[in-house]
Amino acid sequence: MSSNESAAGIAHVYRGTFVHATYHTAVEILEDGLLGVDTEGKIAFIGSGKEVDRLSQKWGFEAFAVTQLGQHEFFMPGMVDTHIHASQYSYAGTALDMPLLQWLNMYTFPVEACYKDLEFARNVYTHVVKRTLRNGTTTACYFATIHTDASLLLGQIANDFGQRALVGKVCMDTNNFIPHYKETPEESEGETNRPVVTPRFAPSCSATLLGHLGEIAQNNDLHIQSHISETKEEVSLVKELFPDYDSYTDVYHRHNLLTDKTVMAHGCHLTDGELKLFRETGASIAHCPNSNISLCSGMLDVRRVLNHKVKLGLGTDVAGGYSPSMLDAVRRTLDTSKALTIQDTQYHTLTFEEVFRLATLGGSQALSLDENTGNFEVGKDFDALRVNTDAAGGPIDLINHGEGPKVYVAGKRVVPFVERP
Ligand SMILES: O=c1[nH]c(=O)c2nc[nH]c2[nH]1
Ligand SMILES: [Zn+2]
Repeated sequence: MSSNESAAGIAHVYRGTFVHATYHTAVEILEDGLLGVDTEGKIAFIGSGKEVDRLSQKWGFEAFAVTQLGQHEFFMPGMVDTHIHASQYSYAGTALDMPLLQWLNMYTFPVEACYKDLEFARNVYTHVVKRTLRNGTTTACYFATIHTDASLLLGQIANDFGQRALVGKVCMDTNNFIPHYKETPEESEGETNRPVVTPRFAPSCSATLLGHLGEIAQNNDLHIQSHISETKEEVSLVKELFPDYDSYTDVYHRHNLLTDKTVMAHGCHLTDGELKLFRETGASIAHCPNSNISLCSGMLDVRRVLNHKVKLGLGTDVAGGYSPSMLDAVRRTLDTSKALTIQDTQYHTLTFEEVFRLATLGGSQALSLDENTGNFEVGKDFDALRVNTDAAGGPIDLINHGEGPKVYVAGKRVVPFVERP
C-alpha cells in the first residue's frame, strides 16, 4: 500500500464520466472512470471502468455493487463559494439601487443588527445553507455578523447539513451611521479566538483592532477574510483614514493580515504593486462578478490577476450579489470577461474551462483547502455533484439524444433514421 492509499474500507464505487480540473488542465474528462470512496469519505482510488475486476479484488468490493452512472450523467467536484454573507440572504435580490458605502449604511447594517435575535438568525442561516447546498456549493466561506452566538449557530447549521464551511464573526469597531452595530476593540478581539478572522474592511476597523486581529491570526494560524478595493470611493476613503500607508493592501499587510490563508473579496481596483504583494504573501482574491455589476463597483480583470500568479476563486457575495448560485457566478465571470473584451478586442477572454476551474479547484486553493477538496484526487474528500443533463423537468433539452425513441412503420424501424441508398 503506497503512502496515499487509504487504510479504510470502501463505502461506494462509481463508474461513469468524471469531469474535473487539475493543476495542469482546466478541464479533464475521464470517460468510463471508476472511483472508490472509503468509509471516511475520501477518494481511495481512481481508475478505468475496464479495470473493475482487478480493482474489486485489490480493494475488496463486489463488482455488482458498483453504481453505474447513466449515459447523460457525470460527476464534477462540488463548487467552492469563496465569499458569501449568510446574514444578508434575508434581502437577497432586493436593495441594489445604491453604491457600496451608501448601500451598507442604508440596508446592510440595519439588517445585520437583527442577528442578536438567535431565532431570526436560525431561520435565515438554515435557509442559506440549504439553498447553497442545493445549488451545488459544497464549500462556503461565510461572513456572519458581529454576534458570536449567531455566528456559532451558523457553523453548527452548516455542520448539521454537511456543508464544508468557514465561518467568520464580523469584527468592526467603527460605524458612524448605525452606532449600535459595532463593538469595542476589546469585545471584538475577545470573541475572535477561532476561525475565520474577519475584519469587515479597513473603513470599519481602527488600526488598533486590525493589529490585534493580525496577532490573533498569526498566533493561531487562522484563516483570514475581508474586503479590499471594491470601489474607487472606498479606496479614496481608506487613503484618508490611513494616510501613512502606501496602499489599501499595505494597510492589511502591515497588520499581518495578508498570509497564504487570507482571502480578500473583490480587488477590482488593485494596482500592479498591490497584486505583487498578494503574490508574495500568498493571499488570494474572491472574484464576485454579480456583486461588482449589481452595485456598479467595477469589473475585475481576472486575466491580470492570474498573470500576476495570484490565487483566485469565485464568490456570490450575497447580497451585493443577488444570486446564491455558484453557477450564476460562473456565468457572470464569463460575462465580465466578455465585457472587457468588448472594451478591448485584444483582451485575452477567459474560457469556460478556465472559469470551471476557478469555481472548483481555484476556490479551494484560494481558501487554502486544496489539500482536502477541489478536484478528484486520491486522498482528497469526495465533494461531488452528480449531474444529470437529461433529468426529467431539468433545464436542458438534449437535442442530439443518443437514445431517442424507436419508431416502427409497418414493422420497419424508421427512427432512428436508417440511411437510404
Ligand atoms: O460587498 C460588500 N458587502 C459587504 O457587506 C461589505 N462590507 C464591507 N465591504 C463590503 N462589500
Ligand atoms: Zn462581501
